[in-house]
Amino acid sequence: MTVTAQAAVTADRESRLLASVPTGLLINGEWRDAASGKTFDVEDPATGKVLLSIADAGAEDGAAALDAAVAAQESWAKVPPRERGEILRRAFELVTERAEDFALLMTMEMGKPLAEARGEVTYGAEFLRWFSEEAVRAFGRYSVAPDGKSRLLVTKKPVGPCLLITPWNFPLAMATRKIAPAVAAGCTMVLKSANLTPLTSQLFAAVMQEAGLPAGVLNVIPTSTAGATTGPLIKDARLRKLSFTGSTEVGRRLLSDASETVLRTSMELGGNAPFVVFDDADLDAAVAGAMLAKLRNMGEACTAANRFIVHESVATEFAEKFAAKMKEMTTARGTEPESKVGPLIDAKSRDKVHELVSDAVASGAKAVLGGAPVDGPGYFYQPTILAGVTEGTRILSEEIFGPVAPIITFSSEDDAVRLANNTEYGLVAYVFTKDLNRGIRMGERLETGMLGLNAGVISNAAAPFGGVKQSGLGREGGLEGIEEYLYTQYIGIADPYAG
Ligand SMILES: NC(=O)c1ccc[n+]([C@@H]2O[C@H](COP(=O)([O-])OP(=O)(O)OC[C@H]3O[C@@H](n4cnc5c(N)ncnc54)[C@H](O)[C@@H]3O)[C@@H](O)[C@H]2O)c1
Ligand SMILES: O=CCCC(=O)O
Repeated sequence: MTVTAQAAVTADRESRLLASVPTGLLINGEWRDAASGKTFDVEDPATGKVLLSIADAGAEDGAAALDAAVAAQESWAKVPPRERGEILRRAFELVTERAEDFALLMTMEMGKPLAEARGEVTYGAEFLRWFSEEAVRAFGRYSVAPDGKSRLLVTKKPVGPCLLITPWNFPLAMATRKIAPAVAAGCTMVLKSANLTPLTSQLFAAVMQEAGLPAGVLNVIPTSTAGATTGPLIKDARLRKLSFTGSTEVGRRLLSDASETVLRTSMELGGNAPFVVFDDADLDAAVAGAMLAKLRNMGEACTAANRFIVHESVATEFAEKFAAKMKEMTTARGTEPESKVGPLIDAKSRDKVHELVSDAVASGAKAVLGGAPVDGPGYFYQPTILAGVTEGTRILSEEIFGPVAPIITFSSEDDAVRLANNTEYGLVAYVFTKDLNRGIRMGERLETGMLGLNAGVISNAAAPFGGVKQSGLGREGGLEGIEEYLYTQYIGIADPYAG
């Protein structure tokens, strides 16, 4: 087949896929237009072209979505856990069957290379399978009170209607990581997807309907006016839970709003991951880990290694080996077979990345590789390595969210710990060493919710994902994930032997 014929087949497949994506709001089981009749455009970050226009929810639609979630809550909580689990299991199978559609749609709206988008489909679907199994395990307990006179019955109940707010960087996985445990626990939901990448959530919501989720359990309100549309919901006493994934800046604001009704919250916020390489590390393994920790999702991940803290005796060799691997990474639209690094999400993000790089270079760092935006359409940035970055440089304290690796050196373990912990964030850290005792010590001394020991990616539906400090509150995935959507009720029972 000629290149032109292949391009025509790809374009045709993309148009057919877009035509299958619902463009309305999902409220009480029906797809409908926004009350205002307004729509907003979703763009392809590789070309800047509009992919689709979808309904733009306003406050009135938000209220209707919450009404539907509130109305469905009582009956949904009574659905047997096994049935809720089976809906999730069917959804897992449907997403897996349509993996290529989900992958292509994510690549089109978010930009990540197709191979990575396929990886996200597997990761995102796994939350559906994991929580299909957890749905039947929300156990309580029964015990005899210490004085023997009464009985203590402890049960778990769904928290009630939830507002779920997701970011643009993992359009499927960030939604399934919230929706699956909420469904398993028996909660109803309003999902506010990211305005930059709402299409995957639209398709996923249609799959949940097909899997048998009753009307009103999942309501979806994409919007270009996030604050105005969700603000009233957060202050509505009928809402019982806010689960937010996004920046620390927005999370802080939402926490403040949530305090008005003492709303229960989960906050999965920003990161500033240190990637520590000791002098005894296997440098090839460290470079392989660095490639994953830095370039997964073009560096647009909360888990992305943001600061490479490398022992001074191996820093030059590490930088050279890292640069050699980075050089092989071709930037291209994610649908192109050669693409290893897709575009950043928008011009604003690309400009911010370049601002941080320029500031580091002006402060004395050297660009061993890259250091500039890629000319032409789309928001591409060159894979970049900065050596000789010094403490106090802005790039070490802000999330880069791009394919840029700043390297700073250390001389002792204490020094590495001090540099790694010198941030308001505490999501994840990566440590490369052959000394297991040192690895364990680092785990104990680093102030993070997660640690990758000789591993550059550790996200797993079966593990508790989440941070400390200003990286957030709560955990998603693992045994802990469902607890975010359950509350504990204690029933005290009088002595069954008394009179
Ligand atoms: N810890 C995690 O699990 C995790 C996962 C993914 C992304 N993130 C973080 O998310 C950020 C990138 O995502 P982003 O740019 O979409 O973040 P963002 O905070 O700008 O937006 C996140 C979501 O919040 C919405 N939003 C923005 N302002 C709002 C408001 N006033 N009221 C209600 N909703 C509002 C957005 O529309 C989007 O849906 C990074 O900081 C990244 O580290 C964290
Ligand atoms: O962006 C943060 C989420 C990344 C992940 O779940 O691995």
